[in-house]
Amino acid sequence: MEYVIEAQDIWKRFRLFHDRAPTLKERVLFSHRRKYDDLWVLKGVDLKVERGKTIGLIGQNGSGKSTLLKLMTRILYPDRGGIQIRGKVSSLLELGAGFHPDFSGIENIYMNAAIFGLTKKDIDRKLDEIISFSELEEFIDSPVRTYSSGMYMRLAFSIAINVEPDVLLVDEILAVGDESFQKKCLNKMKSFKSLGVTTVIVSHSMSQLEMLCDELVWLHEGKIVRKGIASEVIDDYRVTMFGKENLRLEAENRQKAERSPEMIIGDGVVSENNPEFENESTFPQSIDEKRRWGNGAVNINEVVMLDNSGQSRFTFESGQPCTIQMLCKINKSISNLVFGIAIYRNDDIWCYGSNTFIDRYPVDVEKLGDEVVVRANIEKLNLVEGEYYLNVASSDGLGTQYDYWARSVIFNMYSHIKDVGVCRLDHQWEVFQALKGEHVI
Ligand SMILES: Nc1ncnc2c1ncn2[C@@H]1O[C@H](COP(=O)(O)OP(=O)(O)OP(=O)(O)O)[C@@H](O)[C@H]1O
Repeated sequence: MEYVIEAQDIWKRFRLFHDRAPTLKERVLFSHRRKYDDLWVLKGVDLKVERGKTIGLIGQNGSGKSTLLKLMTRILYPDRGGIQIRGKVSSLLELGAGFHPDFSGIENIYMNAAIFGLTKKDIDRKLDEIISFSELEEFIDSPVRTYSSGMYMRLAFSIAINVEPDVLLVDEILAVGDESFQKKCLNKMKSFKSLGVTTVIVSHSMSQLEMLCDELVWLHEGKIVRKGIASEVIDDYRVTMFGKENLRLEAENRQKAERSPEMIIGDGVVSENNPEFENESTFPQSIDEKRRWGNGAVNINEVVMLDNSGQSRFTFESGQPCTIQMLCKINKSISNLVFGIAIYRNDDIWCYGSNTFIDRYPVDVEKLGDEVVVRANIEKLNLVEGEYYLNVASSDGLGTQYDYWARSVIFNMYSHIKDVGVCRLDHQWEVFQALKGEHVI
C-alpha cells in the first residue's frame, strides 16, 4: 500500500506567554517562575493516508485539526514525532494567506503559484484556466485588498487546484463563497480523486465531508478518538455532540425552571386584551416576554419530554417516539378541561399544535382527582434537525386559559437524514422509465 502522508506519534505544543511583565520585586522574589505555560495541542497522533484518498478531520473547536494540517504543510513543525508527505503539496489554509493586498489578482496568481513550485512558463499556460475558474475576469487587474472574502476564496481555490498538486490540504475554506461556487469546488475536489490526488479537509460541515471523504478522523483534545468510514464516524460524532447538547439544554432548562415564570393570575392577559388567545385552540403566534398566564384554576406544575424508556430528555432523534408529560393540579371546581401542546421552532415558526378537544379525547373532570397526569404520546417525533420549544396549556376550551406555559421545554432534534423544512413527511420515491406512448403528467 502506498502512503502519501505518514505521521508518526506527532506531539505539538504552543507556548502561551503570560501577558503581564513581572515587576522588579516579583522578578527578584520569584525568579524561578516560568513566564509561559505549555499547551499541548497534539498528543501522539498517528495517521497514514493512501494515495488518492480524501480524508476529513473533524472535532470540536480547538481539538487540533488546523494545527495538524499546518504541520502537513510545514508551516509548523512538531515538537516530537515526524511527518512525511510524498509529492507536491498545495494548500488552502487561511483565507488570502500568501496574497499581497496591494498586488492585483493576476500578480498574486504569479506569486502564489510560484510558491507552489510552478515556473513562469507553467503559470502562463494555466493563467486563463485559473482566471476562468475563479470567475473574477472583471476584477483580476484590481488589487486584492478590494476583494470580498468570497472573491479571495475564489482566487485562492482556483490557484490551489490548478497547480497540479499531489496532495491538497483544505481548511474550512469552503465555508466562504456562494453556493454555486461551493458546488463547483466540491465537484472539482471529487474529480481530483480519480486523478490520484490525496486530499485532507478540515470542516465542520458534515454533509460536505460525507460527500467528499473516504474516511474521517475525529480529533478530541489533540488525540485521535475515532477513524473510519465517513458516515459511521459522523454518526458517532453526532451522538456524542448531541449528548453534550442534551447536557447543555438540561442545564438551561434547569436554570429556566429555577426562575420559572410565575403564572399571571386573572383573565386580563388572556381574553379581551389579547383576542388572539381567546379561543384555547388558537395558540399565540408569537410569544415574547410573557411566558406564562392563566386564571390559576389549574396549575401545570411540571412538563417533561420522555423517550421510549421513560427517560426525560432534551434531545431527540427525528422519527423516534416521544411522550410529553404534564403534572397538573386542579385548584378549583371546573366543568370543562382541555389540555393542549404546541411546538415552535426556535425562530418562532409554529410547527404543530393540538389539544384534547381537537383530538376528541374526552377529559372527564368529575372522575379526575385534583392531581392529574397528562400525556401526549407521539409515535414518531418527525421534526427535522434543529432547536425547538414546547408550549403547554390547560383551559376550559371556551376561551379561558387556566394555565398557559410558553417555552416550558427547549429541546433539540437531530437526524441522520438531512432533509429540510420543519417536519418530515413519510414518503417513498419511485423513479422508473415511462412506457412508450404513455403520457406522463
Ligand atoms: N499559534 C498559536 N499559538 C498559541 N496557541 C495556538 C496557536 N495556534 C493554535 N493554538 C491553540 O491550539 C489549539 C488547537 O487549535 P486548532 O486551530 O488546531 O484547533 P481546531 O481543531 O482547528 O479548531 P477550530 O475548529 O476552532 O478551527 C487551540 O486551543 C488554539 O487556541
